[in-house]
Amino acid sequence: MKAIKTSFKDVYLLEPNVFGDARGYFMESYNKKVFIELGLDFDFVQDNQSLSAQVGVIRGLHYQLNPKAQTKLVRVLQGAIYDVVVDIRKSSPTFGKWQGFILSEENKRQLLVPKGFAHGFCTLVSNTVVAYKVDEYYFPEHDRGILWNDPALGIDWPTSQPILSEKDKCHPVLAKAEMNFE
Ligand SMILES: Cc1cn([C@H]2C[C@H](O)[C@@H](COP(=O)(O)OP(=O)(O)O[C@H]3O[C@@H](C)C(=O)[C@@H](O)[C@H]3O)O2)c(=O)[nH]c1=O
Repeated sequence: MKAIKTSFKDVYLLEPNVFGDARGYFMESYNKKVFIELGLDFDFVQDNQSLSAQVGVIRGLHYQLNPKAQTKLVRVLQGAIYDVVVDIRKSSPTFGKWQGFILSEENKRQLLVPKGFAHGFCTLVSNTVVAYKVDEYYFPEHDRGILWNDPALGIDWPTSQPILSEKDKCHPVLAKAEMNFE
């Protein structure tokens, strides 16, 4: 597993070693010991999976408040996404900044989204399946969101007419969002 740095100190792209042969391939998608050796020591407690049927589905931008904040390890089993993180740690020098990454079935890249970041993605291919590990359980009462197209964020999404859940249409902008990350 190779850890690639990003523009945020605590956000990493992970590239697994893929062993291809005549049958197909084998890879370790997650190995706790290897992650610890990379300095990424998390206690993942829940695995999530979603299918987005169409191109241009945006899910996000989501986070859970402290004390139920989640680290997420995101990957794509089928299809491709433009995966976005936004720094929402109020005392961070990069507060309100975002970065996007392509994760796909082909590149097998994974994104480590730390606590204190909002997360969302846009599907680039129909029938995209996203899987992610989280180190805290789902607590709907701590679940929060920021509007995907908040002009103050200026995220360069691949679509301007996304398919959204009713919930994701109504999130506040960053300036009005409830956050408790330092
Ligand atoms: C996130 C989550 C949702 N649910 C339920 C609640 C709801 O009825 C249904 C769909 O939930 P949502 O609409 O929030 O699903 P979705 O929009 O896919 O939410 C996900 O988006 C991505 C971008 C993330 O980063 C994730 O952490 C998560 O917030 O699933 C759980 O039971 N457990 C969970 O962990």
